[in-house]
This record gives sequence, structure tokens and C-alpha cells, in this order.
Amino acid sequence: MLKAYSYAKLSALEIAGLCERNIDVSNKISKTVEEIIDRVKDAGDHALSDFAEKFDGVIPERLFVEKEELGKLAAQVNEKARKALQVAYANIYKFHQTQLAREEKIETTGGVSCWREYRAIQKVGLYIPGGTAVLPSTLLMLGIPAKIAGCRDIVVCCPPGKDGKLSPYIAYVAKILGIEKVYIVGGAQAIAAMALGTETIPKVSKLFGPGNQYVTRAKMIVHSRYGVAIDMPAGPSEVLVIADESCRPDFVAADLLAQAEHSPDSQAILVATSAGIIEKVNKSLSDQLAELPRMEIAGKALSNSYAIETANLNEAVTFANHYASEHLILASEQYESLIPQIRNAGSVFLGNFAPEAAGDYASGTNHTLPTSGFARAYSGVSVDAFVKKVTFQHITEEGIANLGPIIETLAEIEGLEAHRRSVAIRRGGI
Ligand SMILES: NC(=O)c1ccc[n+]([C@@H]2O[C@H](COP(=O)([O-])OP(=O)(O)OC[C@H]3O[C@@H](n4cnc5c(N)ncnc54)[C@H](O)[C@@H]3O)[C@@H](O)[C@H]2O)c1
Ligand SMILES: N[C@H](CO)Cc1c[nH]c[nH+]1
Ligand SMILES: [Zn+2]
Repeated sequence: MLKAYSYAKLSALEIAGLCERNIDVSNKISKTVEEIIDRVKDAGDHALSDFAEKFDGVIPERLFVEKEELGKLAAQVNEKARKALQVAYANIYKFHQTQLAREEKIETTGGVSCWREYRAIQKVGLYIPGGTAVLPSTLLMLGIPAKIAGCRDIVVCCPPGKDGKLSPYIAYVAKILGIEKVYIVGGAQAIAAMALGTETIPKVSKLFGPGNQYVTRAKMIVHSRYGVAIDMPAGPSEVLVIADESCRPDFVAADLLAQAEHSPDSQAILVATSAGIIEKVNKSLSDQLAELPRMEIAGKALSNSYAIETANLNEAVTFANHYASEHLILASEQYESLIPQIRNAGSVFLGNFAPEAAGDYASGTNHTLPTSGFARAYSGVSVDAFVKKVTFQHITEEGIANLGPIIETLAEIEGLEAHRRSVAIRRGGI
């Protein structure tokens, strides 16, 4: 099932090639997305309806979901689902609540104090995927930190279901979060709408959320073209599992399939310390794949994935650091000793009993994470992403007397006389 490579036989170039994914080499996705953005800019809501018909096969009656309709949809959610969403909400809230620690005021020089204060980003746009599967869990993952941060205007966009309506689960989560601005729009057009504003959809300052390659590319383009901030590129899901002899091959296969079922362009990578483990996992993959409702999607993702045999766990972690996966699972009893070596990963799952689905839904950590190697430089979503950190400083007369000569010398070095004078004038003479 998974094509296998031996790490020892791979050149640096081949390793780099294996680590590349979802790169729009022919610019095909970029071109499509640019056209969508331009159309939304020119035709606003009208373009949104056209694209809904073209890509979703339905035109929603209204883009905005009125409060009453939101309530009616939410009421359709059964008790079991409500309970599960509430437990997930409570755990995610608990984990995220502690993320805004107050920072101390620091006196850097006598009379000179500096500190930072958090300020919520006022207008944020949350994209909730809904192409092949509607993800109410994503609304929890984005809505909870936005609320904790104190964002004032929270706009949510989600593609229409086959009936042209919003999913009742999304409506229910919006209700528990107290979010009222919910719009039935999906894809790159939703990103363009929130970035530029339309007759109905408000323009926001920062965009959040995962999505397919069109959505992710759209976020990157509106960021560079229109200066709208984005959380990070969070595209097709991926997982890398490091496994040694202490792993459970059937658990490993189940975790690989859990990510593979997201989309055909997802990647599920196995890095194992023996060919025997790869063989066992491959056997289990075939057995388990045959039972999945989303077998076709998962099968395509697996054909776009691979396994690597390494000599030991250290080598396996070295590869994982190159790959920089969205999710990293350490399916080994030795997981603790590997933690300090991990450099690049969005979210890490330790031991044989930590399925990645736990982080997807309910353990408490955020599931909106960097893909395609962006975990080398980006973190997943947290409360931090919804705030700006503003620095403050207060300097007394004594403070400027203490630090002034240093500032004046630095201004002289840079040849910026007005800078020097702005200090000198306070010290009693230019
Ligand atoms: N990285 C993360 O944190 C994370 C989290 C959850 C999900 N995901 C990923 O999100 C993605 C969800 O994808 P999805 O497609 O199911 O939902 P989606 O909501 O991202 O995309 C659906 C939209 O894509 C647009 N679209 C579809 N085909 C198109 C085409 N040919 N041209 C232009 N636009 C087109 C349509 O407008 C449609 O509404 C998956 O790849 C999943 O792996 C990632
Ligand atoms: N695995 C996804 C992030 O890549 C998140 C998710 C939502 N629902 C199920 N899974
Ligand atoms: Zn998932």
C-alpha cells in the first residue's frame, strides 16, 4: 500500500523531494483563485451566488443566516451530539484559557520601564470547511480562542450543504459561542469576501481557518495583495507517524487512515525502524481501508503517501524534522526521550494511546495547524493569534538622564541628528 524507501539510500535531494507537497507548480490553482478573487472584488454578492452554483451545485436562498434560522437549525441537533460538542468545548476552552498570561513590567534602566499588553483584533473572519465533510469542530477550534481573546466582530463563513443550507451542527456551535454573523459561502470566494467585503459580508482584519488548496491559496493571495492578515497556511491535512517495535501496527494504520480520509491530497507518512513494521502496517491498512465509507478519498491520499525505513528512532526524528508535519505521532514507548529532538511539527501525539483524532476533536489542543512544511516556521492557532501585543514604555526624568547619553550616541552613529536632539532637549540642552 505505502511505497517504501530506505532512509540510508536516499540522497539529500530525494529527501527534499519527498518533503514537498501541495506545491502549485503549474500555477493552476493560483490562476483559478486569482480569477475568483477578482470577480468577488468586482461583483460582490452576485459573484458569490455564481460561484456557489458552479462549485457547490446550489445557490443558498440567503447568504446571511438570520438569528431565528440559526436557532431553528441548532434545535435539530440531537442530545448525544450536543453533549459531545459541549465536552469538546469545555476541554478546548480549558486548554486555551491559560494562553494569555499577563507579562511583567520590566525596568531596563533606572526610570525606564517597558511592558506589553494584549489587545484583541477587533474584526476576524473564521473559515469553516464544508466541502466533503462539514467540520463543526473547526468552529470550536477558532471560535473559542477568538472569544477568549475578546474579538468584537466575529464573522463565520461555511459552504452550503447539498440542500443549500447551513449545517445544523455549525449553527449549534455558533449558538454556544454566541456568534451571530454566520454566512453560507465556501471556498476561495468566501476568503475573498471576508478580505474585501461585499454588500452582505463584512470586511475583516484577519482571516483564520483551514481549507482545501483553493481556500489556502486564497488566504495567501489576499494576504499579499490586500494586506489582510492570516493565521497561517492550513491546507490539506497530513500526519507523520514514527513507529518502532513497541508500536501497535493496527493503531498506526488507523491513524494514517484518519488523516488520509480528509482529502485526496492529504498525506499520511510512516517512518518505521524496520521493514517488518512497514509490512505489518501496510497489511492492516489494506484491511481497514476496505471498511471505510470514505475509502476512495483515503485510497487516493495513501497513493500520494509513503513509508520510510530508518536505522533507528534518531534517524526517524531527523526525517520528521525535515518533513515538518502538521501532526506527528510517536508510536513508541520511547516517546519521552524523543521529545527534546523534535524541532518541526504542528502538534505532537505521544505513545500508543494518543490518536490524532483526540486533538482533532476534544483533548483540548487546537486542530488548526500549519501544513505543507509551514510547521518549520509557523505555530498552530491559539489565543495569541487573535491578539496583538502592544508595547508600552514610561520614562521618568531620571530615566532619560540615565539612558539619554546612550541614545544620543546611537543616533550620532546613524547620522540621525533629529533623533539625538529629541533626547538632548529633554536633558536640558541641544
Ligand atoms: N490544516 C488544518 O488545520 C486542517 C483542518 C481541518 C481540515 N483541513 C483540510 O481542509 C480541507 C477541507 O476541504 P474541503 O474541500 O472538504 O472543504 P473546503 O471548505 O475547504 O472547500 C470547499 C470549497 O472549495 C471550493 N472548490 C471546490 N472545487 C473547486 C474548484 N475546482 N475550483 C475552485 N473552487 C473549488 C468550493 O467553493 C467549495 O465550497 C481538507 O483538505 C482537509 O484536509 C485542514
Ligand atoms: N485533522 C484535521 C486537521 O488537519 C482536523 C479535523 C477536523 N475534524 C476532523 N479532523
Ligand atoms: Zn482530522
